[in-house]
Amino acid sequence: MAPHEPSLSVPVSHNGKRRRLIVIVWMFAAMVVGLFLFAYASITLLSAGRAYVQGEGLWSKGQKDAIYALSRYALYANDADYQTYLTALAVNQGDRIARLELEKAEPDLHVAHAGFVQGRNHPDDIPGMIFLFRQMRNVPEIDKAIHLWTQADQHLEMLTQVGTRIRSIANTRALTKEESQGFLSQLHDINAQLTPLEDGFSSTLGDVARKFTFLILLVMFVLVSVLLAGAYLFSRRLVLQFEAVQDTLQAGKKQLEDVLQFAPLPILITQSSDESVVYINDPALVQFQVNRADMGSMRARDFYVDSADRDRLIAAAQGTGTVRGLELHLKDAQGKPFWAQYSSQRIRYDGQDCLMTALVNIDEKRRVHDDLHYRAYHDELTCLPNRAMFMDALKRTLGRMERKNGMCSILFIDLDHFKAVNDQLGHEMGDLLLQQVAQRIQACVRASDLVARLAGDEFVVLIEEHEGADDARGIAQKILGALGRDYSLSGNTARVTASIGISRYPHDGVELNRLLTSADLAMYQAKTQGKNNVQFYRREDSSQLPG
Ligand SMILES: Nc1nc2c(ncn2[C@@H]2O[C@H](COP(=O)(O)OP(=O)(O)OP(=O)(O)O)[C@@H](O)[C@H]2O)c(=O)[nH]1
Repeated sequence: MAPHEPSLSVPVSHNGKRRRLIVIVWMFAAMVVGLFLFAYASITLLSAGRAYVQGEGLWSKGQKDAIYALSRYALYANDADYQTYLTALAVNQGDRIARLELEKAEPDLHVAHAGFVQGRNHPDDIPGMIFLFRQMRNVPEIDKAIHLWTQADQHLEMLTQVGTRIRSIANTRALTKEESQGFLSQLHDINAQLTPLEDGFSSTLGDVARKFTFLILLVMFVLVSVLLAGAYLFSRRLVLQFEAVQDTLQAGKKQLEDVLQFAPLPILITQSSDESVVYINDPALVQFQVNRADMGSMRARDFYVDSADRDRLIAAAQGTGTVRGLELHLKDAQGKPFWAQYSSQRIRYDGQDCLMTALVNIDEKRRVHDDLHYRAYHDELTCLPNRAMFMDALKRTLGRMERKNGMCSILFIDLDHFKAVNDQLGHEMGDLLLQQVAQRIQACVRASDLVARLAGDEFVVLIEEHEGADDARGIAQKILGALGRDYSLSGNTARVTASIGISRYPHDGVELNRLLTSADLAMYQAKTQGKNNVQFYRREDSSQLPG
């Protein structure tokens, strides 16, 4: 928008609005990040639970393998079976090391990690398992599972003791059949006691997983609902605000149109992009001779007589956004031209960049002005240029002659005995004669030469670009001849002659008043020489000037 461009919108604090928008966007961003973190933590917890269930499987397998290998060892005393027993038991012992460490107030997490690795748990799962053990201990099901695990470890301790006893006997001698049966029976008992504990551990973890899944879904549901509700409220508010702004704009537009409609001046609004007319009031319809129904097809450019005027207006409007009092030549839809004084202002109208223009038809003003101008520079009786215009023209001509070293002459013409015509035929006839004199003089010179009436029966001719004194004399003689013929004045016949004085530029001077006075003096000489003749200015004529 241009610096001074007014807008048909409600005044609002853009800074405050922007700040509020930023707060809302960040609020939503924080909720989305929170949702993501919650989902991450939930997935971590669930996968830790899954890792424990998997670990329990490995633990059970280790325990079962250990009892099987130890049972074989008790029967056959094969050393390989004992090694298999130790290897299988190491899995359970690793988990036990981890559990014991994690139950400490300040556990060494490296020790716990190493224990879980020994328990054949996947290294990627171990951080989650440690987290679940330490942070979720106060969840009853987790506590119960750890309790079952502790109980299982106690039975494992018994298994270890049985293994140690079998080994110490087998190292010294062969076990008796009764001893073997006794050990097998103990091992069977241990296995039987461990199996429900393992099942309990698994089902407890299953309960936890289901509970967690439910809780996670619930929390997710609540968070997503809050997010959706917030998004809905925010969107609704935006829509309401947008509608309020639209309503205000429409109301502003309507008010503006009402004001413009009753304005006494033709006013129209054009869209800057394509110059289409988007609003036109009744006085403008009349001025441009158009119908409101045709508004859609109107283009401002069609109203200019000269497209350069249009360019001038657009350039001025683009500069400051405001144009005042520009005079343009326009035409209406019928092609009739008229002069208008233009004032334009860039505005926002209906959300678009537009130009609002008020214009005044100044045809009458210009006509009066032209008339006054004409009167100021023309003689009313003969319609010839008057003294003022002659002096202006003489000034310009002398300037031009000076620039190009040219020549020009002034012929000062005064009628002889004109007073007698007035006296004998009346003033009106005298006027008629003066009009005919004007026409005859004009007929003797070129269109480019200037003929003027100075006053009364005094006329002047400004002759440009002639060959010299003979040329000027020739023209003067021609005028004498023309003026000396009879005049027919409404049934009367009159006869006058004229005396002509000539001054030449630059021969007789370069200053306009001096040149005119010199021509006047030469004319005076012609009068004194008996009238009806032509005289060139001579320097000695100046001595006759008063002073
Ligand atoms: N009808 C008419 N007479 C005018 C007008 N303006 C001036 N006169 C008369 O023109 C005459 C001009 O005076 P002069 O030049 O002294 O009269 P003149 O008889 O031509 O005298 P000379 O030039 O010495 O021959 C006066 O009688 C003026 O009243 C005019 O607009 N209409």
